[in-house]
Amino acid sequence: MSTVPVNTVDPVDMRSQTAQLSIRQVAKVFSGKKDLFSKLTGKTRRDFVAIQDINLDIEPNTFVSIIGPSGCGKSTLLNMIAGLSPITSGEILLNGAPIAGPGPDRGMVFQNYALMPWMTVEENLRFAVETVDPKISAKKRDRIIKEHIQLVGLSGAERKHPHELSGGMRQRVGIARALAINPQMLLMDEPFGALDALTRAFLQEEVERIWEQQRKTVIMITHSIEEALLLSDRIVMMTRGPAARIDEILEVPFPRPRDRETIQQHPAYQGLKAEMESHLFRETRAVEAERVGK
Ligand SMILES: Nc1ncnc2c1ncn2[C@@H]1O[C@H](COP(=O)(O)OP(=O)(O)OP(=O)(O)O)[C@@H](O)[C@H]1O
Repeated sequence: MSTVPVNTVDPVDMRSQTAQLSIRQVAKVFSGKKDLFSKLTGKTRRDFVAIQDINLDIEPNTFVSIIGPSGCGKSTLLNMIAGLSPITSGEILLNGAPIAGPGPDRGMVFQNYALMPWMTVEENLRFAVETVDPKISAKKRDRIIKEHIQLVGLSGAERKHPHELSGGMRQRVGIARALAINPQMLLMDEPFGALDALTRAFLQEEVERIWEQQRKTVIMITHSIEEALLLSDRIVMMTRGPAARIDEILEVPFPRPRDRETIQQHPAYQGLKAEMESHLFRETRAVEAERVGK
């Protein structure tokens, strides 16, 4: 009798085979030898291991949030994925190829918007689109700019400069600019961190609406449990540093499209929220205890 081969592939390995982004044993050490402190004092600071043993696979079209205590290394990790900061050890693969620097396959959204202040909304987008594709036709370029200004609800503000816009509107420009280059992946570093609570809530829902339309892979750093639960498919919880690592990854089962009220009625909502709160309290309490020498 012939036997049917048993599929022995572990579900985790299955995920790694379909991953768009694979983070393998990544560590980041900031060298203490060449900083200003050592130049001024002649004393050598010790190397600082910010993050260590980071392993994470991210599949296409998923929204992943990274949460963890302040200073644990979230931005450090995102900057390495963006190619803005070199990896000390391990590797980060995008579609199987190691990341060697920044590229148009990854669009960045920053907390402080990082817009060109002397350019209008339209010019900020045009600059990004033309930088990525210098040979683009004017017709195609203008169509892309118009579509993305509409997408983020900024029609009518095309000729305004950043200083004439509210924080929420500036971040809409930041998001439109990142998407206008048609990246495979959006990297967002606390994109709503500088906004007031109401604008923040409003923009979170806008991001959910845009995500439903585009379903691009997103990696977002946040300090907000509610924000992570509203937007994410998976939530990566990091431990405190130094040598911060991934403690746990939560799967968020809420159906999409989502809104704040509906997800709060979901049977899993309170449990996930409590788990995140307890993780963050535990890690932050430990940071404080270490700081005061307890
Ligand atoms: N260029 C650098 N040189 C030395 N140490 C650094 C450098 N950049 C970051 N660090 C240190 O690495 C650790 C992680 O910093 P990082 O900004 O990635 O944390 P974070 O989790 O994003 O913080 P936050 O939540 O406060 O934004 C911190 O202890 C920080 O002081």
